[in-house]
Amino acid sequence: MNERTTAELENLRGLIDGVDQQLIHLLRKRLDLVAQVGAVKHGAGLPIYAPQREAAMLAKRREEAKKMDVSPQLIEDILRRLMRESYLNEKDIGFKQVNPDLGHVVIVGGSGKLGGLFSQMLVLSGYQVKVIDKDDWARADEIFDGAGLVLVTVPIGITCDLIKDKLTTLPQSCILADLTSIKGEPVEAMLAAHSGPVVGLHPMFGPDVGSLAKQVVVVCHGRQSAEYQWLLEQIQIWGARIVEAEPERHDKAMQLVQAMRHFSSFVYGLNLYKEEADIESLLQFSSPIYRLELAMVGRLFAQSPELYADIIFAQKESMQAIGDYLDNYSQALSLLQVGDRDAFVAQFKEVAQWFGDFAPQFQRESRAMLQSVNDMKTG
Ligand SMILES: C=C(O[C@@H]1C=C(C(=O)O)C=C[C@H]1O)C(=O)O
Repeated sequence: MNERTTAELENLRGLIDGVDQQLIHLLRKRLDLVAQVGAVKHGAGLPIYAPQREAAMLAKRREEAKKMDVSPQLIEDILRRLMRESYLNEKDIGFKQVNPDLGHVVIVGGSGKLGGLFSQMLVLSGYQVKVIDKDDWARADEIFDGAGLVLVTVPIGITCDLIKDKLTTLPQSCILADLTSIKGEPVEAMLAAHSGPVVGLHPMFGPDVGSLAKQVVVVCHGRQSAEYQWLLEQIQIWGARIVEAEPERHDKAMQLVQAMRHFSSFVYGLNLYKEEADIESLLQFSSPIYRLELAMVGRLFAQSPELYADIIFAQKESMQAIGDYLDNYSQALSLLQVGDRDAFVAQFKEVAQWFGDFAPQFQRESRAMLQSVNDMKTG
């Protein structure tokens, strides 16, 4: 059935269409300027992401919007979305090559998705990239000869053995680095296998990010950091933020940030399946937060089971963290079973106090996310 309308409404709609068309022209103009910025940055070797410029620009536009009785949040939302577009467009121009004298790069396991992303970023920065995969080891000597950087991106389960078995005769000055999501054992294995520069990296994002702008890469220093300083600079030029960490502290955090997070998403999906939930009708009844939760859980099952098994099984210690969760779940469930509402409320308050200022901060952040989830609804 057609939506009802009137002549007056149609007239106004025509005017709105005109404004929206002007917006497209303005967007084109902005994208062209951003492309010029990208070329200038490429030439000058400047990072794609400029947080101070963004903050200053947003503050000014918010002020100007207020004066014109336009919601400052509206202009901020629009500009943030436009800036995301800028990162994608700037990326296509390529990046300054920080270390033009480096020999070629070898990506071990380059057919993996994250290896592919790093390969693409390195190529966009002018490096020559060679890939070594399962079937190429017969040609290993030839591939590694003259390499300036070897980047290991194979599944966690085989990372350490591969390093020990296959990466012991790299050129002395070659940098050995890995992208594994645990850092203790791989960094140790690299230090033992190779006497030159060693660094452990953990990109805290999946291969489906369109740009590295604002993403985080954790760095665990191994040895001879001066030799791989350029690589950290290169990653920052791609727009990412470098966060330094001791391997132990990183691995401990991953028990919660990754193993426990993904395990509980897995169980959530498992439970929906066993309960024979009808996703279609759940979506019909879904509140924005539920939709977001389904998105978080559902996206897990669109990806590789092996990848998640690797992450969850990577550290024995994660079992403890996941077991603790089960205990806390049981204890909370028992409050429900005995009908102790007061104890639940008391416990809730205790946790809220512990979250402190983070709780309202997360509420603000999630509000913006929930609104965009709602915006995506159609029909
Ligand atoms: C266009 C630039 O690059 C990025 C994108 C911006 C934008 O789209 O306005 C602003 C700052 C940078 O993070 C720039 O540096 O000016």
